[in-house]
Amino acid sequence: MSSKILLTSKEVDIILHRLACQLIEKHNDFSNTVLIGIQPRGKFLAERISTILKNEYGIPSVDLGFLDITFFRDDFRRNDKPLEANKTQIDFLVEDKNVVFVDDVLHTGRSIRAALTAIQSFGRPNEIELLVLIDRRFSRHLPIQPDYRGRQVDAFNNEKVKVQWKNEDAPADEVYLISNPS
Ligand SMILES: O=P(O)(O)OC[C@H]1O[C@H](OP(=O)(O)OP(=O)(O)O)[C@H](O)[C@@H]1O
Ligand SMILES: O=c1cc[nH]c(=O)[nH]1
Repeated sequence: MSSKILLTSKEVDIILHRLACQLIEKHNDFSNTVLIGIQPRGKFLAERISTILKNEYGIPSVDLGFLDITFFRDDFRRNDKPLEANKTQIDFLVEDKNVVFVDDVLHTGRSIRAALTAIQSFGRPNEIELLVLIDRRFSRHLPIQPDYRGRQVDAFNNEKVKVQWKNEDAPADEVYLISNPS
């Protein structure tokens, strides 16, 4: 296994601010818009964008939820090991709302396909858009494309893009391209 850095912490920061600005251009004060982070890793990105919207662009409260898609995936029965779901936490209805799905990586599109099914339990949105930090190009299995993308990446099938968010164990946000991940 080998890895190379695709985005540094500074580059991630610049991209997050750009994505926040693009959202504001379309959704203004977010009065009819909700952000839904796709569990598990879209949650961190959705939280970061929502903090930027609040602290740096004065948008006081953005409805923010987290959606688990584990049992909505079309391949969930193919697992050898029992699957563990993450938490869905959506404290509002999405009826007639403009929903923005947020995830760290878009690859085959199957996670987002599952999210489109899972969200139906929370109402009928006016529209659903997709924001991703990394768009893996030419790797889609389904006709799903992002409306907001941080960076487009070309990667081979034996490679994986990993988004590392800053936490107690990781000193900085970074995005890596990993070859032959285990
Ligand atoms: O477009 P897709 O092919 O669905 O891949 C994108 C998903 O993959 C990652 O999740 P996760 O690590 O749970 O999935 P993975 O095992 O496929 O990498 C990532 O956080 C996205 O949710
Ligand atoms: O490269 C990829 C593909 C799917 N999911 C990831 O997190 N990275």
